[in-house]
Amino acid sequence: MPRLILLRHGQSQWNLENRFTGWVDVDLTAQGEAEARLGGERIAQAGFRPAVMFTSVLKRARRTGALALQAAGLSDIPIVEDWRLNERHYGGLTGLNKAETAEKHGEDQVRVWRRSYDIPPPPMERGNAWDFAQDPLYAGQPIPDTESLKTTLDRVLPYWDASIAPRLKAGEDVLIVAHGNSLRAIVKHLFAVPDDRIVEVEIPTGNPLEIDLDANLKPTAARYLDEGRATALPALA
Ligand SMILES: O=C(O)[C@H](O)COP(=O)(O)O
Repeated sequence: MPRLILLRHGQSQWNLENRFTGWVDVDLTAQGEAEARLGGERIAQAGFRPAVMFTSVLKRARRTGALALQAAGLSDIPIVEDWRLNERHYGGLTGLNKAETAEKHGEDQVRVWRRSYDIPPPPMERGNAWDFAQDPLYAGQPIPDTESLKTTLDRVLPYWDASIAPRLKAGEDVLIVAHGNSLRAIVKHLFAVPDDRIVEVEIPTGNPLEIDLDANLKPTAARYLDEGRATALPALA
């Protein structure tokens, strides 16, 4: 039966600075690089040899993946990048400090923007310093100006169905290296987590999440490979 490993990128410079990041292409910190390597070592210890690694177009995920594969002795596997695995687009909050935004708008409002399922942050205005509309990375793509977790899932899911699920259904093991919210979207889908319960899922950085699947891609078991840094997982249906 296929095995899937989800790996959230290591600490980024804006994680460290506590800024809303979304699609801004910030790099890993030294700690983030170390987390990535450690994640790779855990993957090797688990005897996991994926047929392919999927990742986003953002360097904090791509570099986490490359560092983890190197540490696991798996640098030879194919890598597929796609923007549909990007972090959720943080709209007009992009670049702002999370604590300062909570002081300005209140903790409750910021919690809604960060963790409600279907309420997106205010849209990014065209011409904003972090506007990606003209970025050649996304040329010709229907990119959003803000996203909730729900609309993140709406763009992750067609990619999952078209590109990732067929590999798993063919019996291949797959590694996905992506972001807190694009991975929460995949977890929500796989475990059929109700809309109001996905808030409870917080995937730690650099801690590989192994999910064993049946032939219909329904999870039969799940565990974090670094048990000391594990967080709660949704129940198996
Ligand atoms: O984009 C970001 O700021 C982070 O990667 C995820 O942020 P969150 O914890 O607010 O969802």
